[in-house]
This record gives sequence, structure tokens and C-alpha cells, in this order.
Amino acid sequence: MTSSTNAYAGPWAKLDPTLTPWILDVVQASGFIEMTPVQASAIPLFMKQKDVVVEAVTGSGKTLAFVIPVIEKLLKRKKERPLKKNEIGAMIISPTSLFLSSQPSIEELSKADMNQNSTPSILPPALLLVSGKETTPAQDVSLFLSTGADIVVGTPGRIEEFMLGNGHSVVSCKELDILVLDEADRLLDLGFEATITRIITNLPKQRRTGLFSATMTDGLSQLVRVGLRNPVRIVVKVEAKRGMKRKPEEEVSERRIPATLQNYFLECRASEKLVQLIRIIAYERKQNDSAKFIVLALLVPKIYTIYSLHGHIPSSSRTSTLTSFSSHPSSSNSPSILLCTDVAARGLDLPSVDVVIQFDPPVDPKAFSHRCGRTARAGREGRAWCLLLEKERGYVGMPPHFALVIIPLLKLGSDFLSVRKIPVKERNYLLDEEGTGTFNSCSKSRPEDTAVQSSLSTIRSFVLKDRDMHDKAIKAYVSFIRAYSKHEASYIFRLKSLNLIDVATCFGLLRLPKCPELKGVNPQALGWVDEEMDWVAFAYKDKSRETKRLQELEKKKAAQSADGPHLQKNRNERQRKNEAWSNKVAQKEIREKRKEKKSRKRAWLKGQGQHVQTKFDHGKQSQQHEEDDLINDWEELKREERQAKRAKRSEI
Ligand SMILES: Nc1ncnc2c1ncn2[C@@H]1O[C@H](COP(=O)(O)OP(=O)(O)OP(=O)(O)O)[C@@H](O)[C@H]1O
Repeated sequence: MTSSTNAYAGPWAKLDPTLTPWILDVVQASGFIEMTPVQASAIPLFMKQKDVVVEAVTGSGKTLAFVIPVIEKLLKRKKERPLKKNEIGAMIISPTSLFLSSQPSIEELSKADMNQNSTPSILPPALLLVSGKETTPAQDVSLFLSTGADIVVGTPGRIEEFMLGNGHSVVSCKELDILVLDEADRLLDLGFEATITRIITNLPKQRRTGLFSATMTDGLSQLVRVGLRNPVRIVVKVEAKRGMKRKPEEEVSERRIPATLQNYFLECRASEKLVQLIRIIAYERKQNDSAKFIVLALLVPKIYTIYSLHGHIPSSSRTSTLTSFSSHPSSSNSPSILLCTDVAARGLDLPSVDVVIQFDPPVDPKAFSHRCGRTARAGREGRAWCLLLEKERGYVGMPPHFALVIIPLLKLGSDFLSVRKIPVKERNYLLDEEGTGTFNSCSKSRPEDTAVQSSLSTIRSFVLKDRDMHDKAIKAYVSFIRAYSKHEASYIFRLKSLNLIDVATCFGLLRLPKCPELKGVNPQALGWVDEEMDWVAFAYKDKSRETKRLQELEKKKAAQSADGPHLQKNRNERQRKNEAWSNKVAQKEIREKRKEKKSRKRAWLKGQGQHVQTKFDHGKQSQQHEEDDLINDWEELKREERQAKRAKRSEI
């Protein structure tokens, strides 16, 4: 079944079967006058005796599409045969506990209902959240024993623990009517397949199951096979509006992002990113005075009211951050920015966000649409920007220059985002906050932006104030280049095409770290100069940390003068010799296997035609590099072929 998300899909009263009156009241009192297409398609089927696999874009209202059938089913069951105190009737499995507690609970819904002065004939089913750090698994069970719960919501691990661990003897799933797998692709990405399979095998077969996701992946077919019976597949597509002339960015005939979302990318150098970020924010603010931003980035200047969110923030401050950000007055002179990591890329519903800016493209390309989907929710307008480096243009359709020859040959020339049905339009480099941009794509033809130097010196002087800032900058830099080298789209994001020096400048580094990624790089030749400074005197602002550092420094000095430098050398030598023999043999075997694999791939590539040969006539070293790239491409190609075969075999 396929429907379009362009419009609302009619009043709730049209639903067949009809909704329980108090549920209808609550939904309408919440301002949801009409159903969204995914709700109109999924609710009736899921309420009747059908399993459903639902794919619909971000912000399309999937949550209510399963919450309503869950409540309806349990109310029906209450009338027929109420659940006993140790029995649960519904289970909702979600990949993250981070935002579960910030969603409205059934109790809140029932309070809203009471406020309407229309006492429900049957009280809504009780809900238990088993997730996060607020409670321990044992506390979940004791809470369940004292209050009972018809619905259990939680992350796979905690639900398994609840059902089969501590709660084994008390929690009964025998009467479970309905199971929901929310954000199903994410559940798999996080490696929960085995846990979910174990949960499912312990649930009654005579149940309804719904699987909901904004993005579908091949791996889901296996989960569908294990957990669902003859499911109806509901795909909510977004089509270009009838009668409207297509914009170039809408050449993708069907979109997997909301119709109200304008998606842009802008190319610049790593060192220019910060300046571009500031200008995009200022430009967007000029378009809309009260704009609210989500910025997925590492660095942002504190000129706006900034709220930050990442995985290490304790849950209480996380909730208060989200509340403050959501309630930040739109009339304020200081617009609000939520600065966050990918922790906020999914599952976060902040309806008033106008703009999402991705400082870097996500390492997992599936995350792209989810990140953008934090804006343009429930039919609202929204804009999303992504900053890309020149060599990363393959992500949006323009392959890097070298790949123009090689990629078509290897049939890899597909536009990465359009394959995923995400239209995206190029914006010129912003010369100012008015949005004036004369220079487009090719950064080589663009003159130096004078604002860049001053922004970089601001970062450097900031880092120079506290050694801790420099430690953090180094950590961020190393984790950035490591993440880059592990990017799923390895044929676009090549570490060797990355200007490591430019990136280091952008992070405000004062000297380069020693890491494997920088081995063989000659920083001086690339224009890098370490900051001339007294490293011993470079202090931590934190007094106790600084004292500790100085003490360690003293200890080291004392040890060195007692040993003498030759002793240290001998120690290293001894360590190397004493290394386990088995380790050395194992390493040698791995090296040989790798070498053999590489030579097989090279032989394969050589059979692929003259272009590759001609391209590699520039000298041995560059040939080696190019061949390594091709090996990456080869791996990518093989992976895609394998995925395509798997997909064919197991089409849902
Ligand atoms: N029928 C409706 N009318 C108006 N707004 C609605 C309706 N249903 C849901 N919403 C609102 O739409 C927003 C998005 O809903 P929801 O979070 O369920 O989307 P989603 O499809 O699960 O998104 P994601 O995949 O990004 O998690 C929420 O703010 C919700 O309150």
C-alpha cells in the first residue's frame, strides 16, 4: 500500500473501525484535527487483525500511528478479559532510552482527557518504562509488581532483562496482544537483532506486530520474517506537488524526506567551515527573526543562546536542556541553538525547529535524512544545510575529479543521496550574512576569505588559555579523522584526500598529535608550523589537575636522570624481544593473508580495462595510491553487489 504525505488525510471520525470517544477527544484536544497519511493508512489495519511494516518519512506522525492501535487493542481486551496484575498486554521496543521519558505518557494523555470533563468509561492502560539510568532492572520489576502495567516500553536489552532476567518468575507475557518495533532499522544498526529475536520467541504467536521506520534497510527483511506474519507493507511516499514546475533539486521523482524540507549543501575548505556556519546562522536569522536551530557540529561561537546535548549528559540535565530549548521565547533577541551530536539525530521531536545545520556529513549515511528530519515536522516548513569539503561532492552527486574516469568504469557513479531519494540543492559559498555568494563549487577558483584567518586565530587564542582545551581539541581532531577513515561511503570520504593540516587548523591545534593517520605526512611541506611556545609552562586552568601534571613531570624527570636515556632504550628493546612468540606468528599470518587478498584484487582490477592503466601512468607512488583507492572502490562495489543479491532474495 502506498500513499503520499503531501496533505492531511481526512478527519479522525472517518476511521473504520471508529476510535473510542475519549481517545478521539484527546487526539483532537491535542490539536490534531486531521490524520496524517501514515496514520490514515496504518491505524485501521493495525487495529484490525493485520501485521504492518510501515515506512514513512521523518516527522510524519508514526508514533501516534502505533500508540492509538495499542491503546484501542488494550481497551478492547479490558472489556473482554482484563489482564491480571502480573500480565502485560503490549510491548513497544525502541532503540534509545535517551528521549523515552520526555514523550507524553499515557497518564498524561488521560489527565488531558480528565481536563476535558469527559470521564472515560474505562481508564487508560498503565504504562511502564524500562529504560535508561533512572531505574535498575530490579527496580523495574518491583515497580511492576506494585503498580502493574499493561504496556511496557523500553530498549531491547532492558526489556529482555525485564522479561527473562530478574522478572522471569513474575512477568507474564502469555496474554500479550501487540508488539511494536519502533525505528526498526536503528534497532538493527545497534546490533539488537539477536536480543529482539530472543524476546520474540518468548511472546505468544497469536499477537499483532507492527514494524515502523523512516528508512528501510535490507537487514529488516530478516526481522520481518522472524517477527511478523503476512504483514501489509505501508510506504508513505512524498511526491512533487501536482501542477508545480519541478525545481532542479526535485529531480528525484520520489522523495524520502518531507515535502516541506529544503535541503542544501555548501562546499568549502575545512578551515572555512566555521565562518560558513556563522554566516548560515546569521543568514537564516535574517530570513526568520525567531528561527530555532539545531547544529550538529563540534564548534560554534557563543553569540546565540546555546544549549548542548550529547550522550554523556546525565538524563536530568538532558530533559531540562530540551525543555529550555523548546520553551526559549521566539521573540528573544538571542535566538536559540541546540548544539548536539548524533544523539539528537533521531527520535527527537521538537516541532519548532526551523533549521538544521550539519557541520560534517554523518559517518553513517542513513543518518542524513534523520538529521534533516529534526526540522520540517508535521507539515511545517524547514531548511537543512550540510557543509561539505570539495572532495566530498560525490555525496551529493558531483564525483571528485579523479573519480570522473574511474567511477563510471566501476559502475559506482550513482549520486549517493539521490539513491536514497534525498533531493539536495547546492548553495554558493556565503560571502556575508546577507547570503551573497558569487563563488560556487570549486574552492580553488575562490580567493582567500579574510574572515577565515581571524576566526582561526580566535580559536587558537581560546585554546591557548587552557591546556584542557588543547587536550579536547586533539581528541576531537583524532576522533574526527578516525571517523572519516571509517566512513561507510569510503569511495567518497578518502582519508588521503582530506587536508589533514587544514582540519588541524580548524580544530585550533597548536601542534600535531602522533597518530597512525599522520604517519608518513610531512607537516612542514604542507605548511604546518607548530605554535612556538613553552609547553612545560602551558597550564591547566583547573588547579588540582595542574598540580598533578607538575608532579608527574617531576617524577619523569627524576626517573630519567636516574636511568639515563640509554636505559630507557634498552627497556623498549627488551619489551619488544619478550613479546609473545604466538603474537608475532599470528601477526605475520594476518599480514600475509592481507597481501594475498590485495594482489587478487589488483589482478581483478587490471582486467577491468585500459582506462585504469592509462590513469596510472604517472609514476609509481601515485599509482600505488590510486590502486589503493580502487581497492576501496572494489570493496564497495562488491559490498553493494552482495547487498543487492540479499535484497532480491529476501524482498519483503
Ligand atoms: N495528525 C496530526 N496532526 C498534526 N500534528 C501531528 C499529527 N500526528 C502527529 N503530529 C505531530 O507531528 C510531529 C511528528 O510526529 P512523530 O514524532 O510521531 O513523527 P515520526 O514519523 O515518528 O518522526 P521520526 O521518524 O522523525 O521519529 C509531532 O510533533 C506530533 O505531535
